[in-house]
Amino acid sequence: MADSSYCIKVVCRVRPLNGKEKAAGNSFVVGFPTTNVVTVGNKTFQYDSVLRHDSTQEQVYTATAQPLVKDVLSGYNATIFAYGQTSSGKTHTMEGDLDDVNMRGIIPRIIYDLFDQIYEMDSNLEFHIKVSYFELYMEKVRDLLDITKVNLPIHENKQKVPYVKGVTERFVTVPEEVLATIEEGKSNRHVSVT
Ligand SMILES: Nc1ncnc2c1ncn2[C@@H]1O[C@H](COP(=O)(O)OP(=O)(O)OP(=O)(O)O)[C@@H](O)[C@H]1O
Repeated sequence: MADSSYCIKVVCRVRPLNGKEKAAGNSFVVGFPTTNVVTVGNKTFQYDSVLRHDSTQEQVYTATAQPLVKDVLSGYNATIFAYGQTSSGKTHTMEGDLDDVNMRGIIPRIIYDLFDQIYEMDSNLEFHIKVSYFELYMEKVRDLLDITKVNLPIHENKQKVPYVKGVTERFVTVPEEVLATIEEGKSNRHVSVT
């Protein structure tokens, strides 16, 4: 991040017990002694920050991705990825419910924020926004917007920024076009797990 001394931030989001876990009689065993520490039993884990099980989608966005939108518009690159075991809440966090404003996850919130900030900028500036959507499956890059493109190569440009050669790039002008592109690509995903 541009305004921070760290390039990488690690945030831990804890999800509440789901119905199955409650039905099985499990109890919630995660503790939050400070804003950046979680405990599980006698084990302690420290992060840059911790989002409790009762955090809203908005709070998650504000604490993680929102500052990056400004950085990106200032010319920096940013990557956000979710890591966790199956059913830990990656899709809920990153995507959420696209049709419910309160339940939207990080990706749709970034999209709307990005466009909002661009609309507020100098109208003499011209922006071109392109979207790609691909998955890594069995070590191969598959283009989710053109399923005939499988095993695409990853290269670096002169600035050492990696890119997927030949991947489909869609020009988009409004947030809804990005969401429609996500919906289109999702139906081509090889596996529902991420
Ligand atoms: N913070 C949360 N609050 C409420 N429900 C949640 C939360 N996180 C996840 N869930 C619910 O738990 C279930 C599993 O979450 P999700 O599908 O996001 O997991 P995942 O990590 O993407 O799993 P997979 O790797 O299997 O795709 C979903 O029904 C989701 O709505």
